Amino acid sequence: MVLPTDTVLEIGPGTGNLTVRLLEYAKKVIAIEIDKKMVDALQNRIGKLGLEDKLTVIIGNVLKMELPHFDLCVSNIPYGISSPLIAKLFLNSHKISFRSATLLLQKEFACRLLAKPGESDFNRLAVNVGLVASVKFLMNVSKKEFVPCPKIDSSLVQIQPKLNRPYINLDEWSGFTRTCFSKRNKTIRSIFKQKKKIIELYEKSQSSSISCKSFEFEDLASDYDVDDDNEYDSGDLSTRNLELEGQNSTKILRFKHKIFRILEDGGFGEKRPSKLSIEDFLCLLELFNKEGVFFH
Ligand SMILES: C[S@@+](CC[C@H](N)C(=O)[O-])C[C@H]1O[C@@H](n2cnc3c(N)ncnc32)[C@H](O)[C@@H]1O
Repeated sequence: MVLPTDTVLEIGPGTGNLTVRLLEYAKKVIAIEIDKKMVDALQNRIGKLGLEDKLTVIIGNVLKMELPHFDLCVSNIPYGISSPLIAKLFLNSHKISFRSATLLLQKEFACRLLAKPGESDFNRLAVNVGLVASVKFLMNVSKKEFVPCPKIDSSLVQIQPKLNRPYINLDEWSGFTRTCFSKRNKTIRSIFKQKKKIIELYEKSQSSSISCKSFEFEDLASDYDVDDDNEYDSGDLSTRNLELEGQNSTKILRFKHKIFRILEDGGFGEKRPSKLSIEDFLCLLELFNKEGVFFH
């Protein structure tokens, strides 16, 4: 709910259909718009309504700027930037001071964001956002509601930052969830079975140190469904991987056994990423980190 004391951030106001409504309720609206022609039309329209004192327009790319302070974000965003924009709002800083973001999203993207552990379409996007925020479905909006009619349906969702968000290094979390969702429907054991993965983790674990800092966390959603399930397949090992393996074969073997011990002792070997809760992922990452296995 927009309160009369609220500063509302609107991303991509266009010519201001939503802005006009927001200005009715909010104390102030800050609109970020990339297209200068849209900004001229918006300012013209708001000026005619005598509401220009309540509106601040920032011209530019929302993904490339520091965001101003705001209480709520309410936006019909360009769907192409959904993932990096949500990352920017919720994952690039530990200090979040706004109450919620109510966003119109492409329906399929909203479904992925709303997927729950155990549902077949539970995915890396839902895990990464679910770590730091709660997502609520508000309503579907048919493409027929828009003129001209687009090809896709939309859904309105509200994303609220969690008050008790875990104090965790998000680069590490991102690397970990990327690994876990590299084969979404396989067991965790088979995901960690690939030689290439073991060597990569070995190298990262030699150089990594964990701290809880701010992040550039744009790659929020990608899952890679690789079907290479062969433990001994070294066909796609890079020269660097082969060099490392040559110099450290005993250490890498020990590292691999350590990974498998962590998985089996923790009871994770037989589980599938699409069935794990966020608490399960946090627990597994903690087990790995405690034993010196790192993902970034
Ligand atoms: C889907 S339209 C929404 C228009 C308007 N809010 C409405 O509801 O009619 C998205 C708007 O976002 C703007 N836009 C696209 N990419 C942007 C970016 N990276 N930063 C800021 N604005 C952007 C476009 O110019 C366009 O006006």
